[in-house]
Amino acid sequence: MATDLHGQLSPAAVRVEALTRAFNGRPVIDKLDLTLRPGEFTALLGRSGCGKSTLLRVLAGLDREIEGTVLVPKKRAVAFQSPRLMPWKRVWRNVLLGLPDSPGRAVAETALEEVGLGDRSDAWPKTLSGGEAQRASLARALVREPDLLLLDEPFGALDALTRIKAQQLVAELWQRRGCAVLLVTHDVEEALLLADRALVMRDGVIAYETPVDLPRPRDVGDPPFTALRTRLLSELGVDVPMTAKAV
Ligand SMILES: Nc1ncnc2c1ncn2[C@@H]1O[C@H](COP(=O)(O)OP(=O)(O)OP(=O)(O)O)[C@@H](O)[C@H]1O
Repeated sequence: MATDLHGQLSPAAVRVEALTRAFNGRPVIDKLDLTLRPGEFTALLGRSGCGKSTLLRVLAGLDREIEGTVLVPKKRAVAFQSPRLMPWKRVWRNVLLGLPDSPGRAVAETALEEVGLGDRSDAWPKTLSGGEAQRASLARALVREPDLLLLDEPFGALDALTRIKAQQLVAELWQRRGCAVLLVTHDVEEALLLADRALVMRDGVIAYETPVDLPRPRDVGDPPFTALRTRLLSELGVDVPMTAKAV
């Protein structure tokens, strides 16, 4: 069973020890250890099927069929690749969905303002664009005032421009809110643009990690950025071919 021991975590926001999760006898997570610091932005990379979403679901408390120790803050929120809005509820009601003591419409509207959707509070989900729906899903996470924000490929379904805007929004929200963020992504550049630390999951554990010690805002053309990207890609089993240098 996952354990919520808010207040006993300091100085870590998340502490995972010897976590194992098996499906049909096959361990997908295999004695994994992980610590996230409060306020830290961490990106989790790994090849498809390596267990990233499984780990995120455990941290979110959505999967308790586990062995090992999982200490997470009580106040945590999750946003998925699909915004998962209820089509029969207006946007502001979606934002408050699942909260035990509904804090009232004004709270939903403040969160919607924060993600730039202040004027769509009364809209039906089907009238939102993909990017707007994803922002509504972020607002739903924010009203929980999370100490830990779990993001599972939240930008994966967005077109390139909307994706850049959504990434910028998440960076702003993180800086303003100061919560720990764990972002699951396939995109090495996204990880390096946003995170303080990048982790690579392989064979059921965190097989590689690196600090992303680059000044913000980051420049994908910076040599240290490129060096980190090459290193992470190689950890993911992708060897970047040598390109001809401009002369
Ligand atoms: N409920 C389940 N029942 C059986 N197997 C599962 C279940 N959930 C996940 N798995 C298996 O666990 C492995 C890890 O899945 P997971 O979704 O965590 O990978 P992932 O790294 O997030 O992949 P992707 O990057 O493709 O989203 C996969 O082999 C998957 O088939």
